[in-house]
Amino acid sequence: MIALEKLTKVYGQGPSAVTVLDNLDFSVAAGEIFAVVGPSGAGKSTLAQCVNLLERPTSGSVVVNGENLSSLSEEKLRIARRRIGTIFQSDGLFSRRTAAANVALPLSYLGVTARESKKRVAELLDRVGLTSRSNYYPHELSGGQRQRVGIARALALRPTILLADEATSGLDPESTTSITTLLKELRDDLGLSILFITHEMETVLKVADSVARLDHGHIVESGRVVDLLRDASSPLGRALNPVRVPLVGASDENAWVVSYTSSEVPTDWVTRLSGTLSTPVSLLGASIETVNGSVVGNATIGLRSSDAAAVVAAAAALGLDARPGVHGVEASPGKAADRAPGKAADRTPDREPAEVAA
Ligand SMILES: Nc1ncnc2c1ncn2[C@@H]1O[C@H](COP(=O)(O)OP(=O)(O)OP(=O)(O)O)[C@@H](O)[C@H]1O
Repeated sequence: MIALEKLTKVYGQGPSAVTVLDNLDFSVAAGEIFAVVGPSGAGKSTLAQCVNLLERPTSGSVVVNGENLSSLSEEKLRIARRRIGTIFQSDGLFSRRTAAANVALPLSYLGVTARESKKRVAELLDRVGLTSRSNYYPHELSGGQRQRVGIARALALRPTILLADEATSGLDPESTTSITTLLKELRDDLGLSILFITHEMETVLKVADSVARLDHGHIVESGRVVDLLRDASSPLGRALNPVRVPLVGASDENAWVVSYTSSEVPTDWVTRLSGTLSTPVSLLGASIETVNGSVVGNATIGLRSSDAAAVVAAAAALGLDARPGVHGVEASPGKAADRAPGKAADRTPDREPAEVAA
């Protein structure tokens, strides 16, 4: 487990001092993938450098399995750093070394015998599915394969923490999926704490258990991915799962935005809602999927009912949060019944993920 406690990084001094990370507090449990997203300049790279202690924090601590690494001497830190494996956007492989020789590098620094090293490298390359490529040079491998070699190398010293800094950025979708699948296997099989720093929201949805949004050095929002997706008031949740532009309903229909609040929502909820309210329900748009084993859904529906409180209550009984769509801006949750429902035709598209994430 890794915990950041009031982690602060200030560059410069006096009037020119810039606080790049401001009192960050979060932890990543063993067996958890925790993503950090944020726009350019938010402090993601600085965070990565402070986590693997390439940069000393100005104040606060990086605690790994109960030990405060930020207070260690340089010599002890060198040893402690082995507990944190790092993978970068650029795989950082040595072009004149084969995949196996690249993976062996950290072992050779430790003076591991040739025989032991060979055995360990074979295990690691098998772990990342590249046994058949062990004698290939980096230029003979695909981008995804090179990143896998980078992961094998990061695991060589048996770290408990894996830091992935934009590790899938620039990879094609298939390679990204192969890396996210591998990271989830490593999380489960080795119980790693994985800190996954990225600007790609789609990848967060694929890989992360929890996510935090960093902005100007502050964590502005964080939580379990499933909880954020189910919280209609969460900008991060909406950025993770952008609402597709819904159909425009009939002119006498009111638009409602509906979100699943649990996994217990019946699959025939549209029919049931219609029955309870004794009015037809038009399905104008929907996205329903399984994320980390939990069902997450959002839909836009059109209704003729003008009794907002009845709509909210009928939806709640089905495990749904319903809010009127009001001129392209969704009403605050909990206030749904207080607001006049807007017409479906008034609704403009929701924000795109890039606006929130980047
Ligand atoms: N060595 C440094 N000295 C002074 N300021 C720095 C230094 N390194 C980074 N910064 C500043 O810290 C802020 C955060 O930079 P950082 O590279 O951590 O952001 P980022 O979120 O990784 O951005 P990007 O996604 O564009 O890489 C920026 O305003 C940057 O100018």
